Amino acid sequence: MANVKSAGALLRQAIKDNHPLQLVGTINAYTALMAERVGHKALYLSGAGVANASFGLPDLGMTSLNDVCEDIRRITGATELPLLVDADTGWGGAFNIARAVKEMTNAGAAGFHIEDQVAQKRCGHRPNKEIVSLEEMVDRVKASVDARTDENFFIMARTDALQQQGLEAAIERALACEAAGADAIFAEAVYTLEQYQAFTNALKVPVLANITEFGQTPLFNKAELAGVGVDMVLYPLSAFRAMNKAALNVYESILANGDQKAVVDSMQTRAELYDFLNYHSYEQKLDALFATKK
Ligand SMILES: C[C@](O)(C(=O)O)[C@H](CC(=O)O)C(=O)O
Ligand SMILES: [Mg+2]
Repeated sequence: MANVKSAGALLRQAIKDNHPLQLVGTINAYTALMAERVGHKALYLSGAGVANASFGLPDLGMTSLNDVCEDIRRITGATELPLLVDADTGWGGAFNIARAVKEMTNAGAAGFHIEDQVAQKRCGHRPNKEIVSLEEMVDRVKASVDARTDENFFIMARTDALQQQGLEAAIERALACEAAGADAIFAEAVYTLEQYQAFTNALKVPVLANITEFGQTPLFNKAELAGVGVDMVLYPLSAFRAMNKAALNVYESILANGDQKAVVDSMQTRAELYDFLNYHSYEQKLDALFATKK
């Protein structure tokens, strides 16, 4: 096993090799297989995604560390790509945060992001967010850094401060997190390319842009973001939103028409489904096994 790189080391390498690195949200193991197959280099497990998809809950800090770890294990069990995970506010104080680092590392995550919202958190693109003090956020980052069991586990500090406190304060926080040992900064709910530029000018560590749909941030292209020094671009729920709309259409159509003929063309075929699963290689093994027994 000596040559096997840890997930964290793979993520660090992917950031070095891709300018910027695109991270796509994969709501489950199967979508992770598809993202890997089409050529993505890094995956993301969204906190909103775990809450919405796995539990039918809103993204308001109601899911536990174990809930998230279960989804991490399912995804990392199916793919080789590094997975960045949303740790929300870290589930409590320094001990809870340390436990999150350890458990997520054991579950196969490459790293996490921890944010400066209060425990009663909201989606970063919603109004009326509340944030903790700069000192408390720095403590969250220090607790994360100190708890590493794999030196390459990637610790990203997310600041939600822009909405309430403005650009200067958000950058001050980002700098304090960098000084506390954060490997990267997640600049949340940024409005303009100029603001990203201000973050990247101020910081030495990589900066992530969250390009989530129907939020505060325009859907900037990766080239525009690279142009202002952004190192990582996140698409946390893009595929999930598309899947949801497709599923709704199918449910409605079956109800309205009494069969699914009108929507079959919108479906992945059985052959396509099996292709991403390498289904036939399994079946061949099974056939070979039974053949030898005859
Ligand atoms: C990135 C995020 O934290 C997530 O949980 O995926 C969300 C995404 C969203 O709600 O669009 C966030 O930006 O808060
Ligand atoms: Mg989240």
